[in-house]
Amino acid sequence: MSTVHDVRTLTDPADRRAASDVFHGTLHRGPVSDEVWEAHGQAADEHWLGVYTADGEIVGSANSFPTRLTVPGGAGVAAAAVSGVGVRADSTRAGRLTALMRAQLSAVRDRGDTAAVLRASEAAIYGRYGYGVASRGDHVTVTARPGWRPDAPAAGTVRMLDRAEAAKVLPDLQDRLAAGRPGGMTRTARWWRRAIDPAGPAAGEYKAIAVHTGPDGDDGFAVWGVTEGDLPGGRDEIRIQQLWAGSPAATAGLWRFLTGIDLAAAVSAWSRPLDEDLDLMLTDLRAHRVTGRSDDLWLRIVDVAGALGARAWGAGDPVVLRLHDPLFDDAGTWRIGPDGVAPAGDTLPDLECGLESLGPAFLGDRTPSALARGGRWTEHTLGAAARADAVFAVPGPAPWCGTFF
Ligand SMILES: CC(=O)SCCNC(=O)CCNC(=O)[C@H](O)C(C)(C)COP(=O)(O)OP(=O)(O)OC[C@H]1O[C@@H](n2cnc3c(N)ncnc32)[C@H](O)[C@@H]1OP(=O)(O)O
Repeated sequence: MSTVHDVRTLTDPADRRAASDVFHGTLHRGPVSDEVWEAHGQAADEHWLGVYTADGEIVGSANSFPTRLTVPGGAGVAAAAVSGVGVRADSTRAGRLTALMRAQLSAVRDRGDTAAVLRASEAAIYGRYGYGVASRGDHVTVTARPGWRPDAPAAGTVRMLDRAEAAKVLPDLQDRLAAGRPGGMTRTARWWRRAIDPAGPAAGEYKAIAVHTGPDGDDGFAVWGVTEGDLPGGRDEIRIQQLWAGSPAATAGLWRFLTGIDLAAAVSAWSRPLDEDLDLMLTDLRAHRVTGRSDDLWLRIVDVAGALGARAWGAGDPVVLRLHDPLFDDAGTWRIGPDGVAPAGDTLPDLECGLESLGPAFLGDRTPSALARGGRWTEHTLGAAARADAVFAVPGPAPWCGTFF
């Protein structure tokens, strides 16, 4: 018999603060200070949930902020960016997260959002709620001052900004750049305050910011800190926190700038788009090392018709895809082709999968054939996965979120 948990929507800042304290505890962190909470703790446009014991004590939390997520073809859909998920260690494995997820996704659906997205602390948690990895990122290290090939793209200049200037320039620039890549998402004012406000949570931290300007204006930016080396002078490692570039020249320009900064041995980044292709621009391609790869954005489609209808589709014969929702009702059977998407009623499907396995193909990170080979999609009609590959393929950048939340 499943337990009914007391999940409440939190609007009072004091309740939200209690939820925030619980969440930080689940990350093995203490509560934030009064000052940080007042300046950065929460915002009115967010949706917060808490799960309570029978004694009225909060033991779990989940929240989300509104965003627009770019899908293949360039459209943006309304999505809930989920964060702050945690259940206190003495209350786990009793179904509280499931109760929070059910309440949160119901609210997302009632608000009319198309999807929910998140960055997962652990890969085993969210598939059961219909989330799947929709983009991945490479961990990259580039040796300082690599040789650049003479034909590497180069057009533009780089200027450094202080945090106050950056607060004016970066939000619009990032919105524009994120609209050009599937998986890109808009950020809220609170997100930016937390990331770069001189008095924000990262106040004492070294953080530097630069913008790239190309022939048509600002077209990229980077935010970085350093890992200090043992010896003064020459052994620091520049750690990219954010790097968005709207063209290959902006990518090359920003990396060229960062790898040319004095007193640094290397430049590293934790998650770069899989199509950055920086190695192609270097005389010694081994100066660029991919040291790992990890999941980037997790996507959970909530409004199937809205999501499939917003995305562009490639050429090829249509396929009939049956979808299962692991949490809610049936997600329907859909005819998908170059002319768009329509409900397919009781038509026998060519292919079948759970929503958690649609996400990887939806943004273009994986092909239907790869998902079928991995056992994630079932192919009922011979050759249907290959047909779906053509329909799901849309020219454009590889999916990548580039925002941590
Ligand atoms: C978007 C973000 O904020 S990511 C941050 C997520 N938070 C954290 O990682 C903080 C530390 N962890 C926690 O707070 C908790 O362990 C949570 C939130 C991950 C899980 O909360 P719980 O209340 O224990 O989850 P719940 O009891 O509802 O579990 C549901 C199912 O998921 C499984 N599950 C839950 N957490 C995990 C996990 N970390 N690894 C593997 N399985 C898990 C449970 O075993 C259960 O499986 P079952 O249905 O087959 O029995």
